[in-house]
Amino acid sequence: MGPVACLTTVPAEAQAHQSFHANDAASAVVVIPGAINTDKGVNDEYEPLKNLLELSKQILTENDRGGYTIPAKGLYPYQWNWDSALVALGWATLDEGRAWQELEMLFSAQWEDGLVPHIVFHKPSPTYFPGPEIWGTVEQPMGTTGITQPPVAAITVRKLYEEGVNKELAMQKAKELFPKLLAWHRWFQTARDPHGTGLVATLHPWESGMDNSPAWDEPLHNVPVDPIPPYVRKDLGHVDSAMRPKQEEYDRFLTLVYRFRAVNYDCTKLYFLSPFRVTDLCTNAVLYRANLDLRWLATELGENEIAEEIDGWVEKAHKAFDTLYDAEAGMYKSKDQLTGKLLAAKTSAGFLPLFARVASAEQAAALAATLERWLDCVKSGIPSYDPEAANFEPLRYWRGPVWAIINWMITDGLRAYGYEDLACRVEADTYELLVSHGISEYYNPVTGAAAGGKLFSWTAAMCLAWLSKAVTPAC
Ligand SMILES: O=C(O)[C@@H](CO)O[C@H]1O[C@H](CO)[C@@H](O)[C@H](O)[C@@H]1O
Repeated sequence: MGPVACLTTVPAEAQAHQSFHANDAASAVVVIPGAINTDKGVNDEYEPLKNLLELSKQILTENDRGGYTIPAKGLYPYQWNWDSALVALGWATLDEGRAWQELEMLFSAQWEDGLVPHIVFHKPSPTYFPGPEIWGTVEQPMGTTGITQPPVAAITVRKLYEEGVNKELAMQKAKELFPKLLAWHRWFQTARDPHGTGLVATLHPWESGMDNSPAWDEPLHNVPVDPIPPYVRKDLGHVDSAMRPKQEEYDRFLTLVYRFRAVNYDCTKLYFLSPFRVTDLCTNAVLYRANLDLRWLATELGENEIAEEIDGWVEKAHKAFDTLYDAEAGMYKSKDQLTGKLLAAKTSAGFLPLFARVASAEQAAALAATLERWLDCVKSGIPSYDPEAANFEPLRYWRGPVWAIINWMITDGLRAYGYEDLACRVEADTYELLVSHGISEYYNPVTGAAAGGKLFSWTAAMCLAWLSKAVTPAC
């Protein structure tokens, strides 16, 4: 949608009356303050939104595997880490108990050293590669991978705790989850920042969540391909290869897995032996924000010493973030820890310091200007990679397509820094994509077409938890 798109956001006073249950589990009537006459039900003009919300609810219900939600049938048949933390926000609008359960299931697979794995293989499935037999994390209580993902969970716990209607349940669940979250965040400080730089390392592109980001081209190219056992990719049986990572990337993804497996995923060794080690903006921005939210929870729960411990992490990270800022480009960039160089690629992760609240006012202004330029280049934003770059690929996964979850994070950040119009513009684009093209894994920013997996859980969750509350159709 172009720059003239205008969305009505929920007025603050209406927000105060807004129930966390935007959608009653028993009916499809949606409460959208400022958008809906609640006496008369949903206005006709909001029919598309009503339909989207009904579809979103169906998607979560159909992807529910009994306490955890798979991202999409066939393509991703297990529980993914940051998917689940985001999907819980969607569940919270339907059933708060189910939202908490999503997180409990994820943390039931936490390792003794604190790691929360990137995939939990609760039940066998023949439709995904690499599955538990390749990862071979045998000594764990259940099958999991041996790497992690951006730690969204503490952000979700704070939201469920603060906005949940069932306060007793929220207090009980937050208390139970708090030590587990803390153990994971401590694991990041030790296992992934042993030299105490303030920023944590990401050792596999799968850990970043943005698997084939152009930011990883250089560091991944430096990973030598080992003589690994032959394998058959299953993703290409579900999705067109033009939308997926390339074979040379998969060979390196697998090489890293086999190298990590050879030392039994011992986190004290992995940091030093991995031939891929980057300071990923997405992981560090999400961790920074998650630490702010964990600190908030610590205070709520009377854990003052822990709050001080977290203050120490945040203070150090705050200073270190400046080393990732490229003033000339008006962007943050990830860094290759093995060469010490900032990675040239400008990706949507570069805007996430806004979500973290770690950018200064001046840096935020530069990011907003960069984002505006990007949005002017495409039909629908936010592209995951600089649309002016020569190797921008609007269809290929994290090398161009729009992702609703990233739009949510960046919008949240824009609003916190006072860029309301830009936040509305991103919301309008996201809403338009979902209404016109359905609930998919990602979208082509040039044409708007849906791409990747269909009926996708985290996109449905964003619809329920974010778009339903924030926007009405373009005016
Ligand atoms: O392509 C894959 O096989 C998986 C590996 O983890 O990653 C994608 O899919 C996962 C499930 O939606 C996401 O968590 C990742 O961020 C990424 O988009």
